[in-house]
Amino acid sequence: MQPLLKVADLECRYGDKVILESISFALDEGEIACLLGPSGCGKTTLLHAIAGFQPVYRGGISLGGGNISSPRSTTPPEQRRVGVVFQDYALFPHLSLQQNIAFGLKSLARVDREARVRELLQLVQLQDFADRFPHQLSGGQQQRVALARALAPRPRLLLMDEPFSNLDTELRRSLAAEVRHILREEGTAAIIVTHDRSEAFVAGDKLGVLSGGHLQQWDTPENIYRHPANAAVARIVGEGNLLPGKLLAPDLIETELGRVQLACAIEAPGKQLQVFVRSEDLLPGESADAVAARVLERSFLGSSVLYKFRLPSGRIIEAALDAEFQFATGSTIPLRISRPLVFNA
Ligand SMILES: Nc1ncnc2c1ncn2[C@@H]1O[C@H](COP(=O)(O)OP(=O)(O)OP(=O)(O)O)[C@@H](O)[C@H]1O
Repeated sequence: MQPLLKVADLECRYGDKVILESISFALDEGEIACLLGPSGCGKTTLLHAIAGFQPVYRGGISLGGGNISSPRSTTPPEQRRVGVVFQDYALFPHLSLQQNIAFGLKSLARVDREARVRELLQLVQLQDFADRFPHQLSGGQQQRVALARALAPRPRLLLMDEPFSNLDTELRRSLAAEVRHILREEGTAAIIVTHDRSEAFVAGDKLGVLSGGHLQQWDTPENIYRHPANAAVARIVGEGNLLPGKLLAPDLIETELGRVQLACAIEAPGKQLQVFVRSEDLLPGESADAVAARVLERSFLGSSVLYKFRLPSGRIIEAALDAEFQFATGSTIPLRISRPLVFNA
């Protein structure tokens, strides 16, 4: 089966400045992908290239098997059947909720249009608000209307640019799960840009991690979390500490946080490596591999406590330890790495 969307060796520039380089990935029918990456890495530029707002310098984009963007030809945005939802909702303030949703359905007969609007109101659970105006809705409700309006003409692909960033954290996560459910119900493929990793984990079947204009990894959120392609990806998908490491034996690394045994052997003893240790992958307790870490700060987070430790090397690291451990500020405890992620330096 051919993918719905194929982005192949894409390069985009602003003037002489290369913004995206060698970007390749594919999205299947009905699949939801999240694009995650630091500010300025090119997420919006990639979305704009797929929507047809951004010219392509090299490579190409195809949708449903047909080319829509290449350096030589570009299908205009309105002919792509690609819907877009922006961060600021962009609802028409003078139109009621149902008029907003009906806006892109002018070509339908009145009875079909009304049926589709009713269906979408139900899908986003705003059937009791049909005659309200956008200013009479909460931020989360407005974003659901924006989603319904974009889905109304049945786009082949929906693009969402930071759709939850104006909402508070709690609402962001629940709305991310709700959007996933709504897209599933409609069977619509989507790409959602975000810089919140938990939103990306909740909403995406696939995750694309962008950094420095390159797609560093494209896989399921779980695979990326477990096996990040490099230290930059590890940092983007989880809190943690990056330390230099030296390979003492094929399965033994020396770090400022003690020696760590590896599950898989690496050849070339003496080699310099990078070791990324997630905040939750540190263990307190006596062990031959532990180092004496001094508690500088502790912040109670509920089920865990976030500690700031100073290592004997002077480096300051963070560890999220189970709340059952109660270490006082100023005390020194033995600390070691439980699960390291190891990368070439
Ligand atoms: N119109 C423009 N002209 C020149 N450079 C631009 C233009 N728009 C964006 N850029 C640059 O392109 C790079 C990528 O921008 P883009 O908006 O795609 O990043 P982003 O990952 O979406 O960032 P954010 O998360 O902050 O929205 C940035 O360095 C930005 O300064």
